[in-house]
Amino acid sequence: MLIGAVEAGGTKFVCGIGNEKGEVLDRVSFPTEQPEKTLAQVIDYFKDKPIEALGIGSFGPIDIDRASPTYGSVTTTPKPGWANYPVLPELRKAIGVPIGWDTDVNAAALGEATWGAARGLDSCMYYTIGTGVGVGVFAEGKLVHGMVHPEGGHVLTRRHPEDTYGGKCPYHGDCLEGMAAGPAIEARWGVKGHELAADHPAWEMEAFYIGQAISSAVLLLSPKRIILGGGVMHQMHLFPLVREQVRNNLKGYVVAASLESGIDEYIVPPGLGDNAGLCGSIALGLQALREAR
Ligand SMILES: Nc1ncnc2c1ncn2[C@@H]1O[C@H](COP(=O)(O)OP(=O)(O)OP(=O)(O)O)[C@@H](O)[C@H]1O
Ligand SMILES: [Zn+2]
Repeated sequence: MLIGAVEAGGTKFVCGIGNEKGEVLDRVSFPTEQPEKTLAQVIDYFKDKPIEALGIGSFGPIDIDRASPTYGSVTTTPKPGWANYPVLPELRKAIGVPIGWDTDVNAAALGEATWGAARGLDSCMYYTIGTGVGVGVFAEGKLVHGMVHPEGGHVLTRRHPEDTYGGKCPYHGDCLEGMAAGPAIEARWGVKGHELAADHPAWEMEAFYIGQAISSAVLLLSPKRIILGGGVMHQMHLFPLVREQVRNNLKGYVVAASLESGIDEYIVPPGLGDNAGLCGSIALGLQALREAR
């Protein structure tokens, strides 16, 4: 069974084909341009592919409320041409299979719960720390939707005592994304994250912010696993620093083996590696197919 997958990112779109085992069989990638041009490329890629369903994990914010007249649109992005653009309706006109639609991070959480680092668990959270910070939430066996969708990249943070940087988020300044995404690291230290040595103080500060957000997530949602992806998390030495911050913040109040001897298996990198996005979208496509049957 072939399932189509679209990873709709703000800088690039990745389209691919996979199967019900989460194996990626083909992929192409192109830069995100005006929506008409980019979606024409998506449609062109799938037009001769015998897919039974399609999943789209999109950059956001997006409308995922099926009862809304603007369901399937990107909502308030500053990206030229994309604000309020009806991505899903436009693709539906051209692609006649069930289509699953969710945020890129919700898709990644579903993919990790289906085939990756949270396989077999009925809850997990997926954080991406990249150009932005995004959070996907899978709880009690399904993706969390609410009034809109989780926006955990913009939670407010307590400032590190030695941090004088103002913050990069255009909305909130010093929210999590404003303090911890890749562009904030670059603005604070004057070089890109991958140029900073592993023992640079930047990483303790980075872990301080990520650890705060995760501590709040543990208290609020009690996810059974937390997966940290995105470009910044390629710095593997951040994982032990983040785990330490979480334990220091919680101070033994939440009693769980996952926060003690099991913490190395609790806060983890994506199990699906570079396929996390596409696999997530395949899982969304499979979900849409099940719902349509
Ligand atoms: N090895 C690395 N170490 C530290 N920072 C990195 C590394 N690789 C990428 N980054 C930073 O991560 C950011 C890019 O993130 P990513 O590679 O996840 O791309 P993206 O898909 O554009 O991000 P997003 O998921 O927010 O859309 C840049 O700010 C970059 O400086
Ligand atoms: Zn913000």
